[in-house]
Amino acid sequence: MTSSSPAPAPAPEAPLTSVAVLGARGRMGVEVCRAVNEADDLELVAMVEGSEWLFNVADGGAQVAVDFTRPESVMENIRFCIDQGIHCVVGTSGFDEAKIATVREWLAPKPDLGVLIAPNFGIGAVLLMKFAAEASRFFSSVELVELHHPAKVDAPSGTATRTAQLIGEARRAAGMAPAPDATQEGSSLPGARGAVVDGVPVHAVRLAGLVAHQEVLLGTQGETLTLRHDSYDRASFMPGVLLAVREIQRRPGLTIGIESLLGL
Ligand SMILES: NC(=O)C1=CN([C@@H]2O[C@H](COP(=O)(O)OP(=O)(O)OC[C@H]3O[C@@H](n4cnc5c(N)ncnc54)[C@H](OP(=O)(O)O)[C@@H]3O)[C@@H](O)[C@H]2O)C=CC1
Ligand SMILES: O=C(O)C1=N[C@H](C(=O)O)C[C@H](O)C1
Repeated sequence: MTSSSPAPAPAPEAPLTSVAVLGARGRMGVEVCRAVNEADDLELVAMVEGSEWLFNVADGGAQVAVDFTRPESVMENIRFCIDQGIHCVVGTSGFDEAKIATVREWLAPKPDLGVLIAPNFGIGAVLLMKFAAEASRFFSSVELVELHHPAKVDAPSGTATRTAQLIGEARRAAGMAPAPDATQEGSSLPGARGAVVDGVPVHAVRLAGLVAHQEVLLGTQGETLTLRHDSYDRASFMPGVLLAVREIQRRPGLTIGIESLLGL
């Protein structure tokens, strides 16, 4: 008589993370829904296209909400998710220090909850920000050009604002004087020299055919360095969004950008 041990029980499958997408019919929302649907470990439980449907997010049992809506809607959405105990991954632009401080306050009584706000989920765009900040202390002049599709609701872009802040911080840390060329003097028309963000002139282009692009121009005596990133397709943001969705449950508190998730 032979005895055979029973086949080992299949390893219990890891539970799916349930995800709600806010702004689900927007340009980014459509891509996020597609990416979540295609991911084996994620389950799309709510697609929200207006604040009156927010209750679906809670009723559907979402663990993580992804927000790509509008600067004027996003704070209400974050507040709702925090109140419901839902982690948030936010790509919507328009965050300044005051809004960030408010989110921190809302999170304070919820020590297990995470909110991640990223000006840009594109890996290349994140690297461009880092490289630009690093390079900027070696050049006296720096200017930034952001170029986007014409339906973009805000200017300058959140990425451009963040890039200029990082450059400003890096230059101050290196003890550099403000860029001598950031002055608006000599402009015969308002805006001709761009908007100055943290000492960096930022120029915004809106052009049919574009998606999301950014150039940082650095100059010093006799040489220039140009750093450029192009998102030709919104699919470029999805690896970063999915990384954030998977990581946020392990990262309580407020995280700005995906740099720390990438080990940068
Ligand atoms: N961090 C990143 O990597 C990226 C960030 N973005 C940012 O994401 C945001 C969205 O961009 P994009 O997808 O192009 O914009 P869209 O205008 O295409 O999409 C926004 C969608 O959100 C909907 N919406 C507005 N208010 C609410 C609300 N309260 N609840 C739910 N849905 C709402 C809008 O509906 P309706 O039109 O009916 O108002 C619209 O369908 C922008 O701030 C943009 O800058 C974009 C790309 C990458
Ligand atoms: O509206 C967009 O398209 C984008 N918005 C973000 C921003 O404002 O920086 C990110 C990316 O530039 C695309």
